[in-house]
Amino acid sequence: MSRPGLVQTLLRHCNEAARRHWLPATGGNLSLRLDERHCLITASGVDKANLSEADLVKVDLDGKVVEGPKPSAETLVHCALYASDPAIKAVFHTHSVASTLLSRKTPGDTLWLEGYEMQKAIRGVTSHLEPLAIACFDNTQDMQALAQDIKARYAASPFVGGLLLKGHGLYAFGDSAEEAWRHLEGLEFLLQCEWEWRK
Ligand SMILES: CSC[C@@H](O)[C@@H](O)C(=O)COP(=O)(O)O
Ligand SMILES: [Zn+2]
Repeated sequence: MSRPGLVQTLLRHCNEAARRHWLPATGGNLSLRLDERHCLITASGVDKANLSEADLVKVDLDGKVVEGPKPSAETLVHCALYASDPAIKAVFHTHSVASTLLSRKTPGDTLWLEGYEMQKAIRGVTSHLEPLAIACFDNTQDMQALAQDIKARYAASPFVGGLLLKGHGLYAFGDSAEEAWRHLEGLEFLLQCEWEWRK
């Protein structure tokens, strides 16, 4: 793939997300931007705990394979985010229990969180008193339609940190792998807190 640092970074984050039980039963997919038109994404249907470079796929932002095996079934969601904002450099998708249940219980298109110090893990947030909006989308198997919805909503009002697919999971993203990982950890923590609180 000729980008050893990037490959190692992606494999390390896959491994760590799996270790935290955020990627059960082959669920979840992770990617890093390669350039303006391409990203590197996990292959479809593989256990993300033990990936090697052969399980990573170079795709263009239309989701077409440039090099590697069959890419994630949700490649177009990653592509939609990269296409929406050139500053997005990494997208990490998880299937935690909290993100699955809380998103499923959220009416409307936004989950609001307030009162948590951890909100400051999200870029630009400076106080636990600022309500944090997390964009929510209905789950669907129609990836083209979902990608279009995400692009349209992002163009109308960019969202920071992540988005939720209802009953499905979290997509965290950022302007670097480090920021996307911080957003992922922060949001997973917040979602778990909120889920326990509401129980
Ligand atoms: C095993 S259920 C999860 C999948 O349907 C999907 O949502 C997912 O996140 C993983 O798909 P993948 O094609 O392996 O990237
Ligand atoms: Zn998924």
